[in-house]
Amino acid sequence: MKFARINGIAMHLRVSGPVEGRPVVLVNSLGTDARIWDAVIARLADRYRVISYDERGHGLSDAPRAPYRLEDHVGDLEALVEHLGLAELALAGVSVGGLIAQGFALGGSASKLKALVLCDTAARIGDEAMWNGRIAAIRANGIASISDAVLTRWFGPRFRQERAIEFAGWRNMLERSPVEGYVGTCAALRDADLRERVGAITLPTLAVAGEDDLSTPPEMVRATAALLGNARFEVIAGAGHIPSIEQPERLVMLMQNYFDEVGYV
Ligand SMILES: O=C(O)CC1=CCC(=O)O1
Repeated sequence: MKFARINGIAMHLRVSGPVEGRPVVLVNSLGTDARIWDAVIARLADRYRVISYDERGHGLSDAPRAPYRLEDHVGDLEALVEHLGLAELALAGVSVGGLIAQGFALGGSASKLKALVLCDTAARIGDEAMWNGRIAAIRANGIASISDAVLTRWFGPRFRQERAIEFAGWRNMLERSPVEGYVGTCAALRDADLRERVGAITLPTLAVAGEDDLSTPPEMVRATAALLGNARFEVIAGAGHIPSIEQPERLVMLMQNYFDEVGYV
C-alpha cells in the first residue's frame, strides 16, 4: 500500500508484480475502490507490473468538495502516471473508470498508451436528470438510500444468493463511500459526453460488457465500441457491471489474449 500527493490530494495506490513487468493501470468505478481489482491483480501480477489506485473521492484517497469534472479524474491519472515515471502503460477502466481511460486516451499523455481495455462503460453514461436525481437523493438521505437500486444493477440475483457474504461486503464498500466523492463523481458523469470525440481513439481497444449489466448494458458498450476507431467487443456471460468481481478469470483471459494480440507482453 502506498500514498502519493497527486494534484494536491492524497491518493492511495498499490503496485504489484515484477519491477521489470510492463505496467497495467486499473481504474475503479463509482462507489468502489481499487479492491474490486484484487482477483484480477492476483492473476496478472506474475507477468505485469499492476498499478491500482482509488480515484479522488473514493477509498482511502482524499475526497475534495464536490463537484468534480471528468477532467479532474483524467488529470489525476495523468499525474499519477507521471509520478510513477511510466513511459508506457496499458489501461483498464470499469464504468466511470472506463470514461476516465477514454479521456486519458484523448489527452496529452495518450502517446504512452499501448493497450486500452474498456469494461462496462460508454462514452456517455446516463443523462443529466438521472445524475441530478441521484445527487439530490444522496444529499437528502445518504448513500444507503440508493444502495439497493445500485447493487441490483451491479450484480445479478445469482451472485446475491450464492455469494451472499461477498455481496454484503461490497454493499459495505458502497455505503461507506465518502458522500462528497460519490456526488462529486456523479457530477462528473452528468457532465461528461465523449461521443463526438472517441472516434479519434485509433489504438486497438478491447471493449468488454457483462451480459447481465443493468448499469451499462451490453448494447450501450457495443455502441461505444462502434464509435471508437478500432475496438473489439466481447461479452462476459454470467457477469453484471463489475466482471473483475464476478468473473475475474474470464476477464483476465480476455485481457491476456488481447495483450498478446497487440504485443503488450
Ligand atoms: O452506480 C451505477 O449505477 C453504476 C455506475 C455508473 C457509472 C459508474 O461508475 O458506475
